[in-house]
Amino acid sequence: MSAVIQNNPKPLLAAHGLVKHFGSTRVVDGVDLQCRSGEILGMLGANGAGKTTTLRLCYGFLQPDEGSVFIDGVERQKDPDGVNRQIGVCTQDDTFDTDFTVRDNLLWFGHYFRPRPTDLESRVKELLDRFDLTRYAKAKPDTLSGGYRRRLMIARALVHQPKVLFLDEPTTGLDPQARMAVWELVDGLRNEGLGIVLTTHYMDEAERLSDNLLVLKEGQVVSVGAPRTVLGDLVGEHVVVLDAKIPQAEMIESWLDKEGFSEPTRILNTWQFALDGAGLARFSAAFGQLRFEVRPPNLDDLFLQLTDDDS
Ligand SMILES: Nc1ncnc2c1ncn2[C@@H]1O[C@H](COP(=O)(O)OP(=O)(O)OP(=O)(O)O)[C@@H](O)[C@H]1O
Repeated sequence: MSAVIQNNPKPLLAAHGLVKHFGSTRVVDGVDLQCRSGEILGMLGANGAGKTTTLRLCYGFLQPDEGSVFIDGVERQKDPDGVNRQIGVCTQDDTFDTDFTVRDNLLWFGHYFRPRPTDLESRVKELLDRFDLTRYAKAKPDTLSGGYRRRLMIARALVHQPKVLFLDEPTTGLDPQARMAVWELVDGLRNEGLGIVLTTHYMDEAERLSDNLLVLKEGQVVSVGAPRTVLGDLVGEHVVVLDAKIPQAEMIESWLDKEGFSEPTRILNTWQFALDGAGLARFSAAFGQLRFEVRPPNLDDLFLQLTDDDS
């Protein structure tokens, strides 16, 4: 936990009991979440779990059917302009004004806020420098690479110096170098005390960046907390890895079933399944003659489990 979080125990973002229907489907189903200053909350879930919809409810693009969102203690519905002034949003898709230059996209975006940010010119200059965009200041956004367009989207979300930043899949489609550059920028923003909520499909991104994880399934929070806690909750304490060709496969499957553990997952030439500490001891006693590896769970295990459950 960072020093900033300890000094700022009140959440910058707090959502309570969010519900959203599309037609008869309850896409977001009673979601509570919090994010503090200097903290990144990573939102995970399989396709269609409700991540983007939850994010949109938090940043006000959608109205919840039930529930409320507070930014720095102010309820969105009571003061939408005030709340908008405190949040920055970077959507999945680029939404620039393609007729404007990079610099003017930043500048004009700042004019939309009330009260209008002061000294916009110098703020834009600072952001251009910080996001390594100065050399493209007079270019049109469409001429930039994917990585630099993302930088511009994030820079634009920060023009008015918000306290909370929402990032919806910030690095999807970027090459590894560009992804790492975005991670560095996001990490720097966290260290300055922003509260950041991000959705991602990349487990390495969630693992590297998130202080806390929130896992959604069918619109409900199935686990929330520090990554280790969430993994322990949803995957288990240990992952056993076996050669996929072992002759005892059926015996192991029925043992797992009898003991109430999840089915094994086949990954290339291995077979993997999660056990708690006591389960591992019983497994070792029952199959002591087998050769197997034991490793800690990771977010890929979590993601496979979430998507397996859906299929
Ligand atoms: N505007 C809409 N109208 C109708 N249904 C919608 C709308 N937006 C989202 N949905 C549906 O709501 C469900 C949740 O969608 P959402 O985009 O929030 O999930 P997600 O977890 O972000 O998924 P992904 O990882 O694929 O982006 C999906 O079944 C989706 O089809």
